[in-house]
Amino acid sequence: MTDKISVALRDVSFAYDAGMPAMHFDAQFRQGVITAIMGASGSGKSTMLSLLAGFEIPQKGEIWLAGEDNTQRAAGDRPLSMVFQENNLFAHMSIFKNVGLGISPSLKLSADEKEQINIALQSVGLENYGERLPAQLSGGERQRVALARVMVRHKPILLLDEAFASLGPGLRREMLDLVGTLANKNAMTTLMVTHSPEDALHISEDLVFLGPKGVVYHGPSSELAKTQNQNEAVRDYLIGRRT
Ligand SMILES: Nc1ncnc2c1ncn2[C@@H]1O[C@H](COP(=O)(O)OP(=O)(O)OP(=O)(O)O)[C@@H](O)[C@H]1O
Repeated sequence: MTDKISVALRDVSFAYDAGMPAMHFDAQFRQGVITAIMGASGSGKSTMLSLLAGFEIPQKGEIWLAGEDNTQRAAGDRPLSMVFQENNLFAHMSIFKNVGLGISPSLKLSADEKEQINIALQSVGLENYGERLPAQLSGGERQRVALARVMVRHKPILLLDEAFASLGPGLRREMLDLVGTLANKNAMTTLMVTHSPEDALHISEDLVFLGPKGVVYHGPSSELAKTQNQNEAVRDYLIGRRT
């Protein structure tokens, strides 16, 4: 993997309300690498992804994506796909259309694009599910549909916000492997918020660990498995002492 930077929050300050203390983020993410984002509850993991996705705008600092300053760019125009824990799909639309929305919001799809959707559904094992509604799928299947949509979008960056947290361990592992394959095949820079050290160790090369004042560790994910000289914040988190 290269050390080329694909995603960066440069000296970013953000507060949801004027009266609240600002959160600070300064981090760079390597292109084509899967990075786990961890930290205590409330440390700002989801906020970091929201700033990258453009759902929130920093009061100070810059957001860089795929080599360009995206700080003022609208969320829909940013070069990324995002998958949440749930509610990734429109309940009243078929699975086929839900994937199609990743290509065209108006669902005006060419024959070639329809073929792409079928291929994506096939590669997540849902080739016969296109006509169903999201409610007719299991939770794991719905997340597969969300990944099929990521595939047809062909964006260079993928953000996962606890995307598989509600799934059982076996299924979670399967989904992580699917993400790993997808990210490697397309050299996607992937940022994955997770509370699970096992998931982070399974799939990510890098780890960003957030403390109350921003990033307190950024390095190999193997830090999570260290038995000696482990980063203090990481160690406290792992032994359940919320910092
Ligand atoms: N929409 C919002 N309005 C006001 N404050 C918010 C909002 N969303 C989050 N916060 C606050 O911002 C801080 C960071 O929240 P965030 O959801 O980013 O943390 P997190 O690390 O993802 O937490 P968790 O692991 O519990 O999901 C918290 O103090 C939270 O209460």
